[in-house]
Amino acid sequence: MTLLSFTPSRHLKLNPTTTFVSIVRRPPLNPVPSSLFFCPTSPPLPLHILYRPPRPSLSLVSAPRAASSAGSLLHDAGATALVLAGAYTLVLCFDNLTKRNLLQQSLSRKLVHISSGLLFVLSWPIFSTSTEARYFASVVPLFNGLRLLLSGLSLVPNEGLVKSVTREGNPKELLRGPLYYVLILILSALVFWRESPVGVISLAMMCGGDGVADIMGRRFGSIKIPYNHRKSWAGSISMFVFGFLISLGMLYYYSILGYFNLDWMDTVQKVAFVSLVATVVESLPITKVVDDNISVPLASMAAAYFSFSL
Ligand SMILES: C/C(=C\COP(=O)(O)O)CCC[C@H](C)CCC[C@H](C)CCCC(C)C
Ligand SMILES: Nc1ccn([C@@H]2O[C@H](COP(=O)(O)OP(=O)(O)O)[C@@H](O)[C@H]2O)c(=O)n1
Repeated sequence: MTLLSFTPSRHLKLNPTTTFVSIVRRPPLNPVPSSLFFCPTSPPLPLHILYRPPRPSLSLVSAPRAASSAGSLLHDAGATALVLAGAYTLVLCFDNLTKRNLLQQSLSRKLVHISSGLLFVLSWPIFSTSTEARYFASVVPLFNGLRLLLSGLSLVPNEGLVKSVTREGNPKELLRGPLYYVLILILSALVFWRESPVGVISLAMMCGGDGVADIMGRRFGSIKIPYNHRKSWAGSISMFVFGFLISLGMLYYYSILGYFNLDWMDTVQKVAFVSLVATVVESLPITKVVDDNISVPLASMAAAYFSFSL
C-alpha cells in the first residue's frame, strides 16, 4: 500500500505499489533530496511521486547500516529531548510574564500560539534523515497534547499552562483550541514532514496568519466583515499578509537548507492562493461548529496540496 507520503527519493525507483512516478532530478549539492522540487532550469514537474521506499528486512541490514541506524536513533532521541525542553521553557517564560502582569493573558496565549508551532517547524531540520525522524519529532506535540488533556480534565493541575494558554483561566479551554492545535502539528509532521511545502505552509497559516489576525484584529478591527461581525477587515488582511510572508519565509528557510528547490515565481503565486483560501476560511462564522485551529490548517493543506501538485 502506498502511504500518502512525500518521502525523498534519491533516484528514480519503481515500487510495485507506486501509483504515480516521476523522474526526480536532484540539483547538485542538494544534501536532502525532495520529491517536490522544481529545478529552476527546467519546467516544473507535472507529476510527483507518491513513493515509499521498500524497507530492507532485518537480515539484509549490514553492520555499518545497523550502526548508522543506531546513530540516527540516538540523534533523534537527543533532538526530541531538546525540542521538548524548548517547548517546556517557552510555556514557562510566558507563564512568568503573565504572572508578573508583564503580559496580558490574551496576548500571552496568542504569542504562544504564534511562536510554538513556528518554532516546532523550524526545529525539524535538527532531526536525522532517517524515516523514523518524523515520529520522534511528533513526540513533542504528542507529549504537550497529553499535558493539555491531563490539565484540561483537571487530572494533573497545571496553573502555569492554564495561565499562559487560556483566555479566561478555565482549564477546560485547554481541551479545545490548544488541543486541536497540537493535533494539527502531529498531523503535519507525520504526513508532510520536511519533504513537502504543504505542511510547512499550513502551519505558517495556522500559527503565523491566524495568530497575528487575532492580535491585529483586536487592536485595529473597528470595521467588521459584513458576514461575520466577530471578525474584522484589519484582522483578515493581517491574516493574509502575515500568513503569506511567514509561509515564504519558512519555504526559504527550508530551501537554503536544501530540502526544497522551488520555482519562486510559481511558488509566490501558489502561496498567495493558499493564503487567500486560509483567510477566507478563517473569516467565516463557523467557529462554533469547527475551531479555527482545525478549519484553517485543513483548508490550507487542501489548497497547498492542490496548487503544488499542478
Ligand atoms: C495557545 C495555543 C493554541 C490556542 O490557539 P487559539 O485557540 O488561541 O487559536 C498553542 C498551545 C501550544 C502548546 C501548549 C505547546 C505546544 C508546543 C509545541 C508542540 C512544540 C514547541 C517546540 C518549540 C521548540 C518551542
Ligand atoms: N479575522 C479576524 C480574526 C480575529 N479578529 C479578532 O480577534 C479576536 C479573536 O479571534 P478568534 O476568535 O479567531 O480567536 P481564536 O479562536 O483564534 O483564539 C476576535 O474576536 C476579533 O476581535 C478579527 O478582528 N479579525
